[in-house]
Amino acid sequence: MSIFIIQSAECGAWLPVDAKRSGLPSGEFFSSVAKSVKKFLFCGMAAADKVLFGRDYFSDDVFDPKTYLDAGWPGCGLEGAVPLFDERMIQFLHKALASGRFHGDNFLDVCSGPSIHSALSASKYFRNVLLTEYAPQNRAAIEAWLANAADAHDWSSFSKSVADLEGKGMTSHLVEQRTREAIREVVFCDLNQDEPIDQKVLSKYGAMDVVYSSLTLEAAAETSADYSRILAKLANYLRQGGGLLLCGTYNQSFYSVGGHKFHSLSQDEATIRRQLDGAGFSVVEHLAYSFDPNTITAESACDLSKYFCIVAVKN
Ligand SMILES: C[S@@+](CC[C@H](N)C(=O)[O-])C[C@H]1O[C@@H](n2cnc3c(N)ncnc32)[C@H](O)[C@@H]1O
Repeated sequence: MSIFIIQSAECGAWLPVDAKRSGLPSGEFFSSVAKSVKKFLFCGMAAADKVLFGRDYFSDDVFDPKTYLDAGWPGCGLEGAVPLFDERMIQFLHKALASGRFHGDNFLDVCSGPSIHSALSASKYFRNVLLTEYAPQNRAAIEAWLANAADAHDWSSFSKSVADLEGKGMTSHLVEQRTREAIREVVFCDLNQDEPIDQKVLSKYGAMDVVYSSLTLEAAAETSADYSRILAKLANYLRQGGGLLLCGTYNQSFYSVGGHKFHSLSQDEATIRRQLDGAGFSVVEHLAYSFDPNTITAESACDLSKYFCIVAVKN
């Protein structure tokens, strides 16, 4: 008789156990199997509880673009959060860019994840839209959409929202066509490196007129000092008077994708405002949306108190 104990990736490979070949008396054999089962269960639980960060993002077993987008990007499993997040982000970008406050050729999204939502609006105002992303599978998901691949994510409900906001005969199809033409690059970005984006890429375009980032700084920064350093790097990409459009969370300590728990740096509004100030930004608009703490349960996919969108100008 063979019994196979499966161990999680954290703890090792398959462990075949055979009563006869083990050479153990049957009592000892079953006690050793019981120990292995206990270890397996413990390892499984530890793996499920592990808060993922950094290079953990490189595996599509843990951050799967399809799971992230199909779960109602980026809905977080909170009741009422899906229309709040996505509609607000689309409206926020449209309003901030249509205000005419920021002009120029260059728009940069750090880091886009598998999403092209920023480019749908930015492509109306900027000739060069640069998307960046840390995880290779997310860059591949964007490239698939650019190539009109059959398995690419369907962004038509978002391009329709953008077309409706723009009016004047715009259609979802025209918005998507314009977006594909404006996206110049989909490149690697690691916000914790001294040079997050390859300088050779950036030097083709010169200083950025607008830098946008959503739900990323809290995922990339392990500490408040890291968050401040990242803001300073974003300021470096911008020309003076250029705009930072920043969407993120207040007081969120984790978020989940497909049951995998990811690190999120929990900071309050006062701290983020101080960090923006320290990095040389003046906040000109601040929108915040609260969540009812009662909707957050043990099963929730995140634990934020507020979701914010900020428009800031580089001093
Ligand atoms: C919640 S997702 C947000 C993605 C996208 N901006 C959006 O709004 O859907 C968090 C993102 O942070 C990125 N990330 C994690 N660590 C990073 C790092 N060190 N540098 C840059 N991006 C990082 C991940 O690859 C992922 O795309």
